[in-house]
Amino acid sequence: MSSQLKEPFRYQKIDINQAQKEGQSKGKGKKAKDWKGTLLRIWAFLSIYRFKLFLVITMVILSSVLSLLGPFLVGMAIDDYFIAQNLEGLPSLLVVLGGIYILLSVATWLQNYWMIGISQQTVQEMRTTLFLHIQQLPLSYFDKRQHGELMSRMTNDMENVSNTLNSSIIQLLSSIITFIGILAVMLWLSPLLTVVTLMVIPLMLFGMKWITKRTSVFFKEQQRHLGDLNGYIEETIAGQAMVKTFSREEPIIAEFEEKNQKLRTAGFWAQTYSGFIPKLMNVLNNASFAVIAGVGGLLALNPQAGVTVGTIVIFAEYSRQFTRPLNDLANQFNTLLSAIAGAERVFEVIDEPLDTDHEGAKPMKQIKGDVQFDQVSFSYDDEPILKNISFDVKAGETVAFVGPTGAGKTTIINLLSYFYESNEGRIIIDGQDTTTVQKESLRSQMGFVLQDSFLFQGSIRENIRYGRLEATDEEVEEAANRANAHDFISRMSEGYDTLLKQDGGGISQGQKQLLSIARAILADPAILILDEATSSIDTITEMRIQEALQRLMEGRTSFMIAHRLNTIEQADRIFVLQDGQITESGSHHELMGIKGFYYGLHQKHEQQTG
Ligand SMILES: Nc1ncnc2c1ncn2[C@@H]1O[C@H](COP(=O)(O)OP(=O)(O)OP(=O)(O)O)[C@@H](O)[C@H]1O
Repeated sequence: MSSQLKEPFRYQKIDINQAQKEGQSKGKGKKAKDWKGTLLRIWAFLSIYRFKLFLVITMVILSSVLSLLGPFLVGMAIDDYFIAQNLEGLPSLLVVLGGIYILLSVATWLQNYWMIGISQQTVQEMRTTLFLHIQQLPLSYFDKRQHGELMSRMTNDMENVSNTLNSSIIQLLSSIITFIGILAVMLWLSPLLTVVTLMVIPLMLFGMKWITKRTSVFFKEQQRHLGDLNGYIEETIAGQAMVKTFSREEPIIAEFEEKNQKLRTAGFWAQTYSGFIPKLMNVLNNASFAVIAGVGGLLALNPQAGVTVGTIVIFAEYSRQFTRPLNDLANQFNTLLSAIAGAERVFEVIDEPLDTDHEGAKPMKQIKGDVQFDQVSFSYDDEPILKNISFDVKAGETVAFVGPTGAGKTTIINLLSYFYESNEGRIIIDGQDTTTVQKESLRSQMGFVLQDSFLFQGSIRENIRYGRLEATDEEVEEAANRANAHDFISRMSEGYDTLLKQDGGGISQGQKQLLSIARAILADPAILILDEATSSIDTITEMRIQEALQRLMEGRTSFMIAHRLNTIEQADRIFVLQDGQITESGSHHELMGIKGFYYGLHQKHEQQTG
């Protein structure tokens, strides 16, 4: 059976629909087609903290004004005290200057402190929206994606957004304010020298545009290759046993190296191009400095030009401060581009349609367990998988599906569990078309014992209780007892408190099955879905499992995908599925009588077991 079938996360207590709606109103609506759209969507998250942002902006304005005042006072000191050779009043000016720099430090510290708080909360909010969205995505979404790639969006991409929010917003604001402030003071002091200083700007903008056009392409490539590589690493680590069994280490390493190489190349060009920006700024900065000194010096020789030595010092300092905002912006561009690329990938997931219920769907009432498939057809992509499937199962019946691999057995179960929706026909439970009920309310009344039943990191007790969270310790132990799991649990050093590693590491395949049976017994579902394990389990454990399953199935409608004929024989009805169609149905004896596919299967089994 394919691994698409996963147990529903019925322990989820968060009101996902509500949280999701809130998240969407912040993150949705404006498709992240371009960087402006992406920034607007980030703003939708940020805007919750308007008051704190207002405080940050106030501090940024204050610190920008203070940093403008500093050079101005120094220029004044040169003209009024040093050149005029009159040092009276200089000490008080120095005290004022000292005060300005202390205040500047405090304002800068405060703006950073508040901004980091805002950005961390924003990123937390975005991460939650993304996680809740992922929880609500249909299984078909995960079929097409590597888990590691998705993880990379949750971690690396979010980290990029976080880094940028931490520093870039302040830089951006302070750059704009400083730029405007300096321009005003410079124009006031000497319009001519201001024009000279401004001459570098067109060169700067042209250079930056040329570079960033290239950098943004490589940053996007870098993020994409990083996600791809993470996905590959996750897959190969998860499949290590398989890799070793088939000695696939060499091709795996070769493919890894290819992906790693692609990441390196994209990273190299992204960094190389973006590294040009500060260098370009430096050159232009120095050029501007030299021009101001030269032109300013010439103007200072002419007393009518109104340019003093102090003015030249102020201009020289301002020209540095003036190109600094642009320089900072340029430096921030790396992180900004990488954050936009990251945010785009996050919003891409948030834009994926949810596994939502149909309009007007109602909660499913307590299920009795009648199940009817009425001319159901289904295809995953374009290829038809199930063709016109019809059957009627009464509450309490046990049915088994048999058939060659790829015939569509798992797909039937996937449709019944409402993990996928049929393209044609209806699935009716207790007389109710399942498309008219809420998926969660239906799944919560179904129990699953799967080959790859998921056990999470935690104690055995917690893992069994996952079936019904409010169950008492006694009920958990009673369920384990009925599932024939109590004995092996009691033999473990910590008993029910023994901690399991991720996905049941540390216990055997058979023990894993017993635990998932105990969990299903505790959940007490009306409809049961069983996917018998194919892996070989010793005879004693197998007997225990069979016995536990019989107990579990009592009084419930059970659907089995069975691989062992002796399990199938006990079913009330057997459906033979071939190429997406039911070709035979009936009890074991009836099917043996018609001497078709099932009979052949049985004969083959008899021959093998002698
Ligand atoms: N998520 C999917 N996307 C696309 N095709 C799929 C998907 N899952 C299964 N299929 C295809 O649908 C067909 C039926 O698969 P299904 O898993 O239902 O078969 P099965 O009878 O359960 O097989 P097995 O006994 O090997 O588990 C197969 O051809 C399979 O390749």
